[in-house]
Amino acid sequence: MDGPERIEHRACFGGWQDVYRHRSAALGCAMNVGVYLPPQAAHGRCPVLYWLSGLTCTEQNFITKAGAQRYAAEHGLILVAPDTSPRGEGVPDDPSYDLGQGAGFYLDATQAPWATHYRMHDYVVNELPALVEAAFPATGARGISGHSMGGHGALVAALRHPGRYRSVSAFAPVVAPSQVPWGEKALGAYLGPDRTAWAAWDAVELVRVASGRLPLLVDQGEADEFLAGQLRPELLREACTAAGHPLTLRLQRGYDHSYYFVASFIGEHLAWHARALRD
Ligand SMILES: N[C@@H](CCC(=O)N[C@@H](CSC=O)C(=O)NCC(=O)O)C(=O)O
Repeated sequence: MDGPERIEHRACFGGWQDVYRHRSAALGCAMNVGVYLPPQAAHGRCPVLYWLSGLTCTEQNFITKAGAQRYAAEHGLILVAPDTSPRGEGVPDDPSYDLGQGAGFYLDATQAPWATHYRMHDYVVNELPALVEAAFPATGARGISGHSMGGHGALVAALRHPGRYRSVSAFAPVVAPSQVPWGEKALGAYLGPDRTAWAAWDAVELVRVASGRLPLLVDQGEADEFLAGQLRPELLREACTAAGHPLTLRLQRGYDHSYYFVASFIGEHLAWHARALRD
């Protein structure tokens, strides 16, 4: 990576769970990124799965809670898990947990004071893959996944850039930010009050106009405390049905919004990505 500093390095399932810190040009700040290198990366190139975490998370939540490394080692996948927003002195913030640092919403802000630093979409889809593919033994085959706000980010990245990702999945994603309180607050702040600008950052709206038809895998816990108020997977199902977009939406009885839910199904998601990424 550009000026990378390896700040964590731990043996994990025969590979290495590292954290790098680098200067991001897109975000105008230093960023932490978790990188899992499976054992296969020691002697060859591997596909990369990008993981986007949710509100209040850093790069640490996924790498310490999801248990994904075991499956990445099995399938020979590099896992890349960035922090969820720009951070640091000079980066605007908000006292609430769902705006500002830790809540970048994986979009490119257009409004003051956010527009200078809050460019997480550009970072995730452009800068980070370029850095990863230059610094690590990556094949160039990319998948993307995420949880909640990060599930929204993964769906939007894949739908906006047909061909850039070979696979996409999400856990409890915010599928229609234009229609729920988390999204209305964030999109209103980052993009301004004109809702026509919001459609480009809303998976339900993007499915309606998508030129590619990359299949979507979505898992959603039925006991998720945010299900009815913020997540509303039925809106994605309706949009996919209307557009003829392939969607596997699995409602999982008893599961809440936590990383216990993510950990329970991450193996199946990595198998889904591995199948698409090795072809
Ligand atoms: N009110 C809560 C909200 C924070 C929360 O639940 N964050 C989730 C993601 S929610 C959507 O993006 C999360 O992943 N938390 C981290 C974890 O390790 O579980 C609060 O402020 O606590």
